[in-house]
Amino acid sequence: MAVKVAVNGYGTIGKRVADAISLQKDMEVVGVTKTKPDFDAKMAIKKGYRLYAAIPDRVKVFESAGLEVEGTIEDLLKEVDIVVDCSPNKIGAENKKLYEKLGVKAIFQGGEKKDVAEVSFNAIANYEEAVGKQFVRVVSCNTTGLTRLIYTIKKNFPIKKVRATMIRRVVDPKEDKKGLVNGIQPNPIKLPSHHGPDVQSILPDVNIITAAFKVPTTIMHVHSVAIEMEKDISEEDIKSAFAEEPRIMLFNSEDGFTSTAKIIEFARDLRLRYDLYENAVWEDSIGVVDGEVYVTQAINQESIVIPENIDAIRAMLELMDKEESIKETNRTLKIGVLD
Ligand SMILES: NC(=O)C1=CN([C@@H]2O[C@H](COP(=O)(O)OP(=O)(O)OC[C@H]3O[C@@H](n4cnc5c(N)ncnc54)[C@H](O)[C@@H]3O)[C@@H](O)[C@H]2O)C=CC1
Ligand SMILES: O=C(OP(=O)(O)O)[C@H](O)COP(=O)(O)O
Repeated sequence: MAVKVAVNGYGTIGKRVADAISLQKDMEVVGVTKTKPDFDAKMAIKKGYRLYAAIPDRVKVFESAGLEVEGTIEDLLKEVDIVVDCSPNKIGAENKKLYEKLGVKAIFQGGEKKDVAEVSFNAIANYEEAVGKQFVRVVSCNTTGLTRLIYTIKKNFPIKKVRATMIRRVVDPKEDKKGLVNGIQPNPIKLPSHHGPDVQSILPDVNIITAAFKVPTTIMHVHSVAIEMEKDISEEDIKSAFAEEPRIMLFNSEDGFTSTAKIIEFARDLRLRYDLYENAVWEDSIGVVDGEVYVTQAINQESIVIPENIDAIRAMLELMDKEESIKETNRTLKIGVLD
């Protein structure tokens, strides 16, 4: 029988998590929540999701707008085995009080602090640590991208230290309330950015320092990564390690992939909503100089954490082991598949 899942916060991440759950045989979306009766709420109902009010006293607001909700978040939580909290940064920690009260397992997103959960999660790096847990945090999009890349190298070849610079998209495409029209913003000004310590919440033995800058673009982040290796390594070693990991996709500038705009154009042809769940690694950026590996990758922030949320559900509810879950998530989301 399929396990029952609630999605609390049907926004950028929440709607994608709900759609990805709907593709799995072993889980079902019981309901999703919204705070207001906007177009997203109407679309959720149109797509067949049962809608609940994320904030109990907003039920009347939905009703006045002619949108019928099935109840409140509390009603929804009573029907499910697990909730995927996709509410805005720091709100998940507030929502946790309700999950604790009702004894519901919960997955939080990367906008929450590490201590919101027992485990910070990345499927290929530490699936087993989430098995049976009550609270798990799927780390942020940049941290997910970095962790996958570092783990894929590290599991084959010992590494000494990582230094990464992230060029961050300023906001998501739907955002019209904030942005950066002109300028490049060090974010944060003082190093390190949160991504290094967040990678260490999954891979504690990795020596990593990260810097991040916001730029006026909405579609992807870009990472320039330098990894000092313990032993000699060749470009071919790195390319083969990446080629074997389905959650990493290789792109070549010779094929016309000259920027994130071209990668997203490719994803528009490939996927629903141009979601690219894989790290987009420029194959021809991979270089080794004096024992140090250099690589550049791009990350579609809206979609990279979606497969991790599906695998986290399976780990926490002990539905499948690591290999089986990742394989099934990859199959259903067509990860690593080009047709
Ligand atoms: N958008 C991105 O690029 C990524 C976001 N994340 C993380 O995912 C989480 C969600 O972010 P987004 O989907 O981008 O935000 P969003 O703003 O697109 O969606 C959040 C949704 O939660 C709803 N909400 C507001 N208050 C709520 C409450 N008290 N309880 C339940 N829902 C509530 C909002 O109405 C909205 O529908 C954050 O922790 C964020 O850091 C992680 C990876 C990438
Ligand atoms: O997880 C993300 O970024 P992060 O890995 O830099 O924290 C998402 O792009 C959300 O970032 P935002 O907090 O700038 O909206």
